[in-house]
Amino acid sequence: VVVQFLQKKRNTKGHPLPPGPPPLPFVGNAIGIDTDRPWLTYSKWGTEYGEIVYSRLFSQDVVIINSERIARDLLDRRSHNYSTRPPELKDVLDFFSHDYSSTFLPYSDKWRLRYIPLKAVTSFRPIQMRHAHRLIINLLASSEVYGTHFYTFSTSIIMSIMYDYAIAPIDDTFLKLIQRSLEIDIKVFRPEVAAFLTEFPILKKLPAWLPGASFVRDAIVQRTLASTIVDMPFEHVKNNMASSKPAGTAAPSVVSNALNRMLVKTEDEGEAAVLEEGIKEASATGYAGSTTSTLCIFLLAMVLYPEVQARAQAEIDSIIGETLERLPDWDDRASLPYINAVILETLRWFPVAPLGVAHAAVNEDIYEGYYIPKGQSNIIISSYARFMSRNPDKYPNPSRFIPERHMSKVNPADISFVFGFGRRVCAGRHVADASLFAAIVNILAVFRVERAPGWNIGPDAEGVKWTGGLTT
Ligand code: HEM
Repeated sequence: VVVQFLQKKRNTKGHPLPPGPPPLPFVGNAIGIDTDRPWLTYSKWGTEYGEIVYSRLFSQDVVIINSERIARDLLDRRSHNYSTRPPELKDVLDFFSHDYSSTFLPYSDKWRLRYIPLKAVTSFRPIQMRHAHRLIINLLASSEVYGTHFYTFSTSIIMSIMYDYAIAPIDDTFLKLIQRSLEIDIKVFRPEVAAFLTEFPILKKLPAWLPGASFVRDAIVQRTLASTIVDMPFEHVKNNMASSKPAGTAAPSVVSNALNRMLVKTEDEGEAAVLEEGIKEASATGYAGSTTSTLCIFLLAMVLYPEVQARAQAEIDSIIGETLERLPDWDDRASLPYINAVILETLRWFPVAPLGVAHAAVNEDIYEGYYIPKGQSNIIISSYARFMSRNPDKYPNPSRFIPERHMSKVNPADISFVFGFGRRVCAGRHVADASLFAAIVNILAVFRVERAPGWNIGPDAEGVKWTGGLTT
């Protein structure tokens, strides 16, 4: 009855909303969501209600896409309508001083200026391999803090590529600032938080000392961090460019290249200032935590599937020899099909951005007879769902880690959906793929990963404690 009431009120042009769980008055479906693992709730709804599901978080519409087929139909084929972000995310961005990040900007000229897709260029490779070797050294020194080393590895690569900025091998202060900022981002930039803060704007005015107002404290911290994170590495590049002798010989980086292109493009000071601001903000968007999380998933798989690890190591040994006279390198990649399959399976097995970043519809739409609301509507892509990463037709026995499924020459299982869809597809996917190869092939060449005594996790990873958020 409530759903029908809502439909009538908003004029759905005679079309029903997609099916979904019955909402409660006022809160909608907010109460039923597992806050630590929201992707499990969404995929359960997918199993119950189908490939496209409608739910409501307070007054906000949430359309959950549970199948790759529908994601491609809407986000790829109708990308003119589905490439923006939900407007209420803007409130959260402003509150958490994160308005520089292109990831959450609406589809606009401002976003276009800031979207720098990092191509699969070979010039990044020596940087990635160097950092992979440093990762190995760090792991040898203190393997118990592998998460910190994965994070140092992923972020140092971005810092090198973007700014030619050298991070200290361990305990780098700047890296710690980014980590703190990322921890807050991951926690707050998701539809459930946005819906809550939009519904109760008064919450943003709570005094920071109040128990339970941790998000106000986070916002204060983030305000302090944001300017350092955006300005400091950018100034580093500009200083290097200014002090390089002869002029124009500063070490290349994505930012210095963009600034050089800008200097050629315009002599107008006003236009140059706008472009420079765009470059600065775009470069600060790249500190995604997803590579770190993916490496944690890889380690989990190696512990749970020793036979996969053994086969992967045998493949590496067959190329470089068992005596470790040399470590694997880029030229070996084409001869390591099983390693490549392990990387693909790691990305598929537990997608680390299981709900991606919410899209939104610019205009209302009708799809397969269903009404899709515009504007305040979150379009969530549930990559963990039954018809995406857990599709038993495409990936038989989907909860198991089986790299072999990616080795079929006839029908290799595509996993590109883990990087999102349409015009908002992940800008760093090629860099991520290469970083994963560099880290994974070196870890497997040097270490044997084993289950610690008393560690009791099943083959489907049941018993793992996940952390919820933008990435898990
Ligand atoms: C395994 C690693 C990674 C995964 C699984 C991943 C996944 C994703 C996903 C699902 C999205 C949302 C796409 C959409 O809205 O449809 C995204 C966006 C994005 N990713 Fe990644 N990502 C990874 C690594 C990276 C890295 C290393 C970088 C930076 C170099 C990066 C930069 C971005 C940016 C800038 C966006 C926002 C695009 C926009 O809307 O403007 N990602 N990523």
